[in-house]
Order: sequence, then structure tokens, then C-alpha cells
Amino acid sequence: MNLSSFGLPKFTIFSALDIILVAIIIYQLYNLIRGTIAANIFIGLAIIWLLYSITPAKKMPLLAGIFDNIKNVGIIAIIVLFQQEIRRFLLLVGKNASLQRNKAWWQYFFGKADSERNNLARIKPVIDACKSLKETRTGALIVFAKFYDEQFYQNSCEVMEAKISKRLIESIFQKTSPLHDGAVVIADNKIKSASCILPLTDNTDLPAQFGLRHRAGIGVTEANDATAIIISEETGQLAYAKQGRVRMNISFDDLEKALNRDF
Ligand SMILES: Nc1ncnc2c1ncn2[C@@H]1O[C@H](COP(=O)(O)OP(=O)(O)OP(=O)(O)O)[C@@H](O)[C@H]1O
Repeated sequence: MNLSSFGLPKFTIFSALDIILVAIIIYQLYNLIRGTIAANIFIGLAIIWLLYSITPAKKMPLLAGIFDNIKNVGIIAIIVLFQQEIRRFLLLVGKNASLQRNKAWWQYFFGKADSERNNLARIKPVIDACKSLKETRTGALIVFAKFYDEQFYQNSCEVMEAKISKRLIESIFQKTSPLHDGAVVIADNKIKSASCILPLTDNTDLPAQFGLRHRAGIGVTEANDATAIIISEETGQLAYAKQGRVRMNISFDDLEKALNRDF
């Protein structure tokens, strides 16, 4: 029996592909906004759209008129409101695709062990530095950027282009260092910059004890394809931020796993 005999469109390989691709896009969008302020905006827009679709235009012309006007500027409003999410989504699609391809080629030619060793070489000094910063209760903010967006970082940072080393990270965050205020950004196997002023998150659901350092650490992961380690000067605790969400009091084992997975 043919589905089209019921008046349904014919199901082809392209229909399956269509459904799979739309499902992937919806899943990625859901992942991008889950737990962030954008999720609340999305719910707000969905409520307005629902009200618009159930408002009887002839019986309630004033309300319908307002919704009509909102609809007319809708696409521009969506672009403005979700600017950061759209940017992250496009970065994810573009840059991740090429990074993954490079990783796959690297592993194909040089083997998995080599690429893991390479990963450890950049993660270990950072974890060792975090251990010592935690012990001495030195506040720190370390950002791992998958893609170093020069425009985004360099306006507010001191350019470093230095080898990743435990002692360098420790000395940057010493209170007497001129570079200790702000964040260190790691990308492309290097400490790219220090003393970076990052955008703060607008999230209102964060714990009261989260000050500017934590807000900047979370904010950068909302605006960019990046993760961040935040070491609290007050408590010495480590937090790990990713896609606008934060894991508090993370252990060093979990931190290593997270960095291995995300970076
Ligand atoms: N926009 C920003 N980008 C990067 N770093 C920032 C930014 N704003 C503040 N900081 C850093 O955070 C420090 C102040 O941290 P604050 O005490 O407000 O944060 P906190 O989240 O409570 O952390 P802590 O637990 O370490 O006190 C500043 O000295 C500066 O180094």
C-alpha cells in the first residue's frame, strides 16, 4: 500500500534526511539555550505566539492589532534577542566541523595515543596550576576557547602568545602581578592573552555568592564557543562553566575529564 493513496506526501530518503537534520538542529538549539536566560525569552515568545494564534481577530481587534505589529518586527526582534545564541550556533556549525575533521585526520595518521598525549600536554599544566591556586586561595579565571575570536578577545586583553606552563599561569594570577585582574585565555595550544575583561552573564538564577569573576566566567561561555575554570578567592573552590551553565565545586578528576572532553 502506498502512503500517497491516503493523500499523504510520499516518504522518500530525502524526507528521512529532512526529519533527521531538523531534529539535529532543534537538539543543538535546545542545548544552546538550555538553562540560560535565552530559554526564558524563548518561553516568553512562545506564549505571545500562542496568544496571537488563539486571539479572534474580528472580536478583539485591538489585541489582534498589537500582536500583528509584534509579528511584523518579529524576525528582527528574534535576531536581536538571540544574537549571542545565533552567533554560538553558527560558530558551532562552522568551526567545530573543521576542528573535528582535523582531529579525525590527526588520529588517522598519528594514532589516538598521540593526540591524547598532545591533549594532556596542554591540560596538565593548567590543572597543576589550578591545584596550587586553590591551595593558596588565589582567585583565577581561565578560559579555554575552541576558536580564538580575535575581535572578541583582543580588544580587552594583553596579548601573550605564550607556551602553556604552570608557573606562568600561577604568576599571572598573583595579586602583585599587573595582569592578575581579568581572565587568561587559552586557545590553539597557547596562552593567547591575559587580563581579559569578559562579558558578564545576565542570568538571574545564580547563587548569591557569585560575584563578577563567576559572572564573567559564565558570560564568556554564553557568548563564545568556550569553557571556563573559575577559582574563587573567597572559598578556593573550583567551578567549571560551559554553555552558560556552571558546575560548582568540581573535583580535579572531573575537571580533567571535562577538559579532555570539551577542549
Ligand atoms: N568582566 C570581567 N572579566 C574578567 N574578569 C573580571 C571581570 N570582572 C571582574 N573580574 C575579576 O573578578 C575579580 C573580582 O571578583 P569578585 O570578588 O567580584 O568575584 P567572585 O565571583 O565573588 O569571586 P571570588 O569568589 O574570587 O571573590 C576582579 O578582581 C577581576 O579580576
